[in-house]
Amino acid sequence: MFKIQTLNKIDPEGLKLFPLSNYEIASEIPNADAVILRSFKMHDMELPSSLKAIARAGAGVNNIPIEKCTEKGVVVFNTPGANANGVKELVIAGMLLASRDIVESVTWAKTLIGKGDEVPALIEQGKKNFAGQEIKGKTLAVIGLGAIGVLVANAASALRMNVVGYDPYMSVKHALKLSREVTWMEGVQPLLAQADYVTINIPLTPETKGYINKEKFRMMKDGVRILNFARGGLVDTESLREAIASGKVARYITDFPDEEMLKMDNVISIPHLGASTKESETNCAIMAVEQVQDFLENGNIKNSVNFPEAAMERNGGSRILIANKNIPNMVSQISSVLAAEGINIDNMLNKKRDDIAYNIIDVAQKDIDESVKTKLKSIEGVFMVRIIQD
Ligand SMILES: NC(=O)C1=CN([C@@H]2O[C@H](COP(=O)(O)OP(=O)(O)OC[C@H]3O[C@@H](n4cnc5c(N)ncnc54)[C@H](O)[C@@H]3O)[C@@H](O)[C@H]2O)C=CC1
Ligand SMILES: O=C(O)CCC(=O)C(=O)O
Repeated sequence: MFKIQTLNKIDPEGLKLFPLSNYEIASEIPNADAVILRSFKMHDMELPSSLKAIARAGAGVNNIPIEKCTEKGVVVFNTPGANANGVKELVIAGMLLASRDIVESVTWAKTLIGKGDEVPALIEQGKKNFAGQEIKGKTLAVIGLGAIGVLVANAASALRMNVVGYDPYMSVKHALKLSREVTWMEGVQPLLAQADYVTINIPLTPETKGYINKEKFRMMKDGVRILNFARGGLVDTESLREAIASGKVARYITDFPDEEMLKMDNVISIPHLGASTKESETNCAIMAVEQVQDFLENGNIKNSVNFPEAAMERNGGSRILIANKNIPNMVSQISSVLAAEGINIDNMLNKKRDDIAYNIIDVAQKDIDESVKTKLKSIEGVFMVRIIQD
């Protein structure tokens, strides 16, 4: 029986894929084998020694202590692209909110309640205070051309915007999806210098914290509109405050408001709704559940942010999973332990990512003694061993 702990509400369309005969799912559960979560912050949480996997039903993993997980041999998954369309649609909505005075005008219209027959005339008189601008023909700078950035860039281009994009680490997969109408730029300075709108769609990491800062604002035109549907920490609050006060920034639309933002003029605060659509929640939950199930039952890894991709067909017998430091002589030490135990390797996969290596080893033997696990674990550099017996 595998135990799954959910730290946020996960769409039932996904959770129901776990066969209940073999899985127990609860928000409070001791000795969980896997955790599935959305935005819950795990940094202060004790990781039980039973924990094998964490799946982020979403893209951003800044709420998970990745390094600590890797050290403990816990595989962390996310669900790339599964909520990208939901976010794209809200970014486009954000761009329109930044262009037309929709939020304030709607609030003002409500103040006319009680004016009876005068309302239509008052509406016509008052509308002059809320004139805006159109997005067609304006320049949108997209920083980060991943799952979301590419969809935003293509949609904005279809709305007849001039779109420029910047992503020095862009994957081939995403490059192939980018519209030819979008201009890919090598440097951030020329991109920001021409932008009427800037959308940031990059992960929050120690390197990208405060990415939009005084220096970046200096590169931008006066009256620029900034869209942040990625993470609050990507924009330096003090620099933003100054940029709004000086008129550099006409509007800041954020999915990640804090107390400061709520008080600032010309900021439109949205309560982290980017991925809050039925479609995105279902897509993320299904992907997270499928990945966790395949890992718990077969040791296969797809869409991990800390372990290499690794998948091998099962052919009966037992499967031994080993994670070790990516240093020389590990495979031969592992094989020696198995040979000394009289265990013959049928099939083996050894995949590497940065400082770690992950091995899937299939053997014919059905019952492997716990002592084998102990011996494998005692090899210096090995930090995770699991044996799956059918
Ligand atoms: N508001 C919401 O509800 C949601 C927010 N997000 C946020 O959006 C971020 C992006 O999501 P996806 O597009 O799905 O991820 P992704 O991983 O597909 O794309 C991120 C892109 O950013 C690029 N990048 C990284 N550092 C960069 C830098 N310094 N300059 C330029 N490009 C850089 C990467 O090369 C990659 O192409 C997530 O990390 C998450 O923080 C994601 C989903 C929902
Ligand atoms: O699950 C959510 O609502 C948040 C989605 C998100 O921020 C992400 O996927 O990075």
